[in-house]
Amino acid sequence: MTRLLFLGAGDIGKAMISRLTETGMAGKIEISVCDPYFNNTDIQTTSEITAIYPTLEAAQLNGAYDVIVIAIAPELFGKLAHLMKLVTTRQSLVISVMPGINVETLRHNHAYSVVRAMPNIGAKSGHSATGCYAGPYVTEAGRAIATRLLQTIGSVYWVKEESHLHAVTAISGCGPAYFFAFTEALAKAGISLGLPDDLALDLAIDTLHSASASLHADRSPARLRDEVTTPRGVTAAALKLFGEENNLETLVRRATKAANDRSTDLE
Ligand SMILES: NC(=O)C1=CN([C@@H]2O[C@H](COP(=O)(O)OP(=O)(O)OC[C@H]3O[C@@H](n4cnc5c(N)ncnc54)[C@H](O)[C@@H]3O)[C@@H](O)[C@H]2O)C=CC1
Ligand SMILES: O=C(O)[C@@H]1CCC=N1
Repeated sequence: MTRLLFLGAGDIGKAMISRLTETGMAGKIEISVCDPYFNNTDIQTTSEITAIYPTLEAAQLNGAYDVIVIAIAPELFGKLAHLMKLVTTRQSLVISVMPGINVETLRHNHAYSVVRAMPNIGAKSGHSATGCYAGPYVTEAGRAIATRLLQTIGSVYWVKEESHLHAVTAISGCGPAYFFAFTEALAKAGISLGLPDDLALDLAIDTLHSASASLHADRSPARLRDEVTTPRGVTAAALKLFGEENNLETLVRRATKAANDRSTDLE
């Protein structure tokens, strides 16, 4: 049985634990958690969790682990890096979902191999788009384990360059927040046009769902946009403003560049 330790089980860690349970994979894995503030809100069942430890020193009492998922804030890793040796062997695979912290820093001269993964909050419902990078000592078996674990939370894409993870973070890691912000803005716009608050929010949310469903069926956003846009019609009047002086594209490019740069700063 694979022994799996979550170092940090907040939103992302708990989403992964829930999906391992829901997909039946948890039955083949012994799951432990190391998190001094672990709480079971947002998690369907804790019955699949064998043990919860407040520190890595306590977690080592259970021996070493085959896989360690690091899902803590990146700023915390520096304080814990030297303790990773307590819970790993040279056969261990470390999967980090922290932005910025690179493979070399993650290895901290320890012998384990490292996969970096950048999921998104869609993990909660099994709809994450996760970008991954395999460090230098990751075996085919290690890659396969990481793929199987991460596929429980959604789609998995491997990148060849570690530096591409900054862009992955800026596009898909943070991406759900952009669509949430747009949905909020659309609802507020509906209110300003006279709709009741609840109706404006319901319409904005259901429209995001319908656009997402259309994109699943036909992965061509430009073609779908054309389909909605009757020549000289109503949509065209709105899209003209998105397009003027490249407004929307420029804004999205600047915003994702800021996210990319922030991720680079964390290195
Ligand atoms: N929330 C998101 O959408 C995404 C988050 N990430 C990354 O995943 C990581 C975790 O993010 P979230 O789950 O959202 O954060 P979170 O704040 O919900 O969870 C972090 C967990 O770390 C625990 N923790 C604090 N000190 C600890 C310690 N000394 N030892 C062990 N655990 C400790 C906290 O109690 C908490 O449960 C971060 O690096 C974040 O950047 C990556 C992709 C998406
Ligand atoms: O905001 C953050 O730093 C993390 C990384 C991607 C999504 N949330």
